[in-house]
Amino acid sequence: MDHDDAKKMMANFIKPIAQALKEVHIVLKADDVLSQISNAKAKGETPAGMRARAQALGSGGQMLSVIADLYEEYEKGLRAAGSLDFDDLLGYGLKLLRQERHVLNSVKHVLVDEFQDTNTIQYELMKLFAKEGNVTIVGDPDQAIYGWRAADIENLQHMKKDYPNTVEVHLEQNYRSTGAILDASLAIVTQGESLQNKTRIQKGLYTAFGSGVPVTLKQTSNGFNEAEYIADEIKRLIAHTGNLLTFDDFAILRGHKFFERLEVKDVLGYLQLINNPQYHPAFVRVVNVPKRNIGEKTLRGIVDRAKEKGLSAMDMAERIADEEDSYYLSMPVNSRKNLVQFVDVIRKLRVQAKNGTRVPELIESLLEEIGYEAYLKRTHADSDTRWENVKELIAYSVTISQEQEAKNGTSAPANQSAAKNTQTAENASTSAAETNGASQDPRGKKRKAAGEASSETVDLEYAEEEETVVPVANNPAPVEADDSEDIEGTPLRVFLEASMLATDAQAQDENAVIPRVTICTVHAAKGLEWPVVFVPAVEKGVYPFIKSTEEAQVNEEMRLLYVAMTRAQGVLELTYADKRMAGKQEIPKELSPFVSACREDAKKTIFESEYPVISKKDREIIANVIGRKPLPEKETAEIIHAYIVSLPAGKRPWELPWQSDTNWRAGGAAFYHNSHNKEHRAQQYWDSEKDEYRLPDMEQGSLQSLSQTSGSQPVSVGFVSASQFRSQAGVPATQSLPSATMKASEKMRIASYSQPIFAGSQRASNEIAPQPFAFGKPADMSIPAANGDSQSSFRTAQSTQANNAILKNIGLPPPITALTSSSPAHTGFAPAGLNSFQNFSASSLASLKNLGVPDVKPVVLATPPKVAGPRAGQPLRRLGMGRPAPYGSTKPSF
Ligand SMILES: Nc1ncnc2c1ncn2[C@@H]1O[C@H](COP(=O)(O)OP(=O)(O)OP(=O)(O)O)[C@@H](O)[C@H]1O
Repeated sequence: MDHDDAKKMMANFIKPIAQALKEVHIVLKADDVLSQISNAKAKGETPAGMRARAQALGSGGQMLSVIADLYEEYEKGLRAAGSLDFDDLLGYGLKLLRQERHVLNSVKHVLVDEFQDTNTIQYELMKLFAKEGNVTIVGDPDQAIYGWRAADIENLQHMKKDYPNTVEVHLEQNYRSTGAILDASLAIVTQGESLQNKTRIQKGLYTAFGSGVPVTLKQTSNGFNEAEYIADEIKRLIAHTGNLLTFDDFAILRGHKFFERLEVKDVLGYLQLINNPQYHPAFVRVVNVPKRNIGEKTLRGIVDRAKEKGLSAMDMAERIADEEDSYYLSMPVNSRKNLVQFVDVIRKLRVQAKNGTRVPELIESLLEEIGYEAYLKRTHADSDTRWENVKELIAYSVTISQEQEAKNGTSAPANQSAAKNTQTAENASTSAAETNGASQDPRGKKRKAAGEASSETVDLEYAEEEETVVPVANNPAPVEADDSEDIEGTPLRVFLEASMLATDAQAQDENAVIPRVTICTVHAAKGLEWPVVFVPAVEKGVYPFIKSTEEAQVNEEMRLLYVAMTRAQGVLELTYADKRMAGKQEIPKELSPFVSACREDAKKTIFESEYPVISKKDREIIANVIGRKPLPEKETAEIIHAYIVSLPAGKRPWELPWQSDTNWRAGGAAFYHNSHNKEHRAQQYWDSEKDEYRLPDMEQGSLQSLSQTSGSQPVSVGFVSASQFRSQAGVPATQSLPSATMKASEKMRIASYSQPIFAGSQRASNEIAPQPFAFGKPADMSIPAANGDSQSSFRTAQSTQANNAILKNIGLPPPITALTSSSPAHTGFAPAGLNSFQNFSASSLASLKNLGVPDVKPVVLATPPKVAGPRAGQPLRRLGMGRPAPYGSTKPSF
């Protein structure tokens, strides 16, 4: 018996007892009961076993006891129908094989893959097949993410006990990912050792690919900026790999589904119907939400009648409600009354939509009219989470409305809508997926798209769709209604267009293979791989999911993050936001404890807070990992250049500072988060032949330092070659470096490093607006003239916090060696490779940590510091990339 039939049968069992249950505040849904029965069957639990478990729970076992009764009835029902359900196939298979053991003699060898996801019955089955010596299992305990489906991670332990002579082979060489990705992924699951996950089976991972691009952990101010960041990053990475990658090579992995959630689809269904009464799937979806006692027979009658008269189902419903069609006479009184109410709601909201009501208000009105929150509470045990999702949809509509209003009411065509420009992850998902119902997965398999529903089909039931790799716009609804010109350009229409619920059939060629970014849940991504993976919303409440509170559940959520991260081959970026919209409000968010704990404990840097600059070596590693050949460097340089000059002037939203970001609020001054400028700088000094970003004239060892005195406090900011630095090292910390002899053009360039900082720090007092940094045209750069010369920027660096920020801003790499003089008032620090000398107050060392500079090691200045500088003939380290020492190329000792 398939699931739908089982569900109908269960619904019939529940119906006669529903009222009695309601009186004791129990609401049971057929799906929930079946899921509990399925879990019990997977463990081999009988109705009697379940009843005993319920009794053991005392008064708390009341609901379970009812489910045990339903389980028994369900089993009788199946037997009466001569049927088995899916779980029975395993259970009865096991029974049968136990009775007919002789058939097992023909089994020579047994191989079980994905063993970590096996349940109890499957394990018992394996035991029947397997004799000592003929069974091989393959599994990764760190990837066990199906506990909720009764998979039992303990089976791996059972295996060792039941087969004591088992030879355990750790497949620790990984052929998929770079060392940096493996290190970060392992850090997530191994941290559990000290936290929750005491039972983890020890294993390491290594790769011959080399470390590759560091893993990014990017913080953004809010969810929308996070989406902007990811969209920008995808374009940047394509350019910086010299078009080695296409959109197909990117995946954005979400912990949990959103647009496929039942409640989100319900609300969108209503909006679709309000927008376009002709849209049949929306009518069928919502006409009985909440339950209106419009039975299957009545509904089919309405639909057939509509077909007969050449009308849409909604039109027919309206005629029936208005008693303009005689069908109303054959309807049960209750159903008719409820249908009239439904029609009234749609009409009322349609008037509001036509009058230009904003979508957030429209949704709120809808929710109130239909009592949706109460309905969720009545019908779903997890109504809180579902209600949160509804609020998230409202939040999304707030943004779309704001963008539309910013456009002064001009209606945006579908392909240029505000939301499309915004490129949120969600609508990126829909654009990624719209392929007339089918899409190509990265391994070339055709996968049926979720939510595919033909308007020809008279589907009377809408269950939550099965997950597929590429979630699509649900039931892509033609946004244009035949007779709905009056709704054209309304906020509702713009919202639906923005949500990509519209499908431009003309633009869709079934056979066209358009490269597109994949967005899917981690569960759906299992077993797959992509050259670049983004994991957004790495936050508490998502990892672990807000509902996962038990230790085992938390561990499973940790493994879920591990699975997500290990899908990446060459580049992995995690993102999290400071705040996210919930309904119409922004609520603060925190980094996932899985990440914050392992980041703090890690002995080496496993996450970089900025996006990675891709070097020639990185390109080679990525190409090697994904088995492609990179373009010659000269062409790559041109692609990168073309990309950079195409960047819009000014900051992208995700680059702007935000109040709660302590890293960028050293000393109370809000500094510019300057990543694109960093990129510009890096590009400006990119030596494509040597594939290094370098400071001007560095190799010649010429001193490039700017120094000046402010009152009695000497302040130096600058760069010296290693030999120059060493020769300066013995001097007292208070002595500034001698002024540099620099070409004017170099001064300009150096000064322009700090210009954005200058602008940023001045911004607080509104003296100067930020200047965009123009690539490749130093002469065009306007140096603030406030202080009369090109060094003016450095004057603002008199505050130690500003100095810190400058160093961070220009991307000086860790490790940093802090130099302390005997006087605690003066300290300095110098990064390896790019040596810098800087006066610092002792307290500012603390703010270094705040700025995310790790490994601050104080050294008394009297001893000349051993600072690793560039060796003769060795290229300098790249600008802008605080990269840790290479790792991952050899087998680590675990
Ligand atoms: N011996 C090998 N030499 C080269 N490449 C290999 C080798 N084994 C596996 N690979 C490659 O490594 C990647 C991962 O392999 P595979 O999917 O078999 O691993 P897996 O253990 O099933 O991964 P997961 O369970 O994490 O999805 C694939 O791209 C595969 O082609």
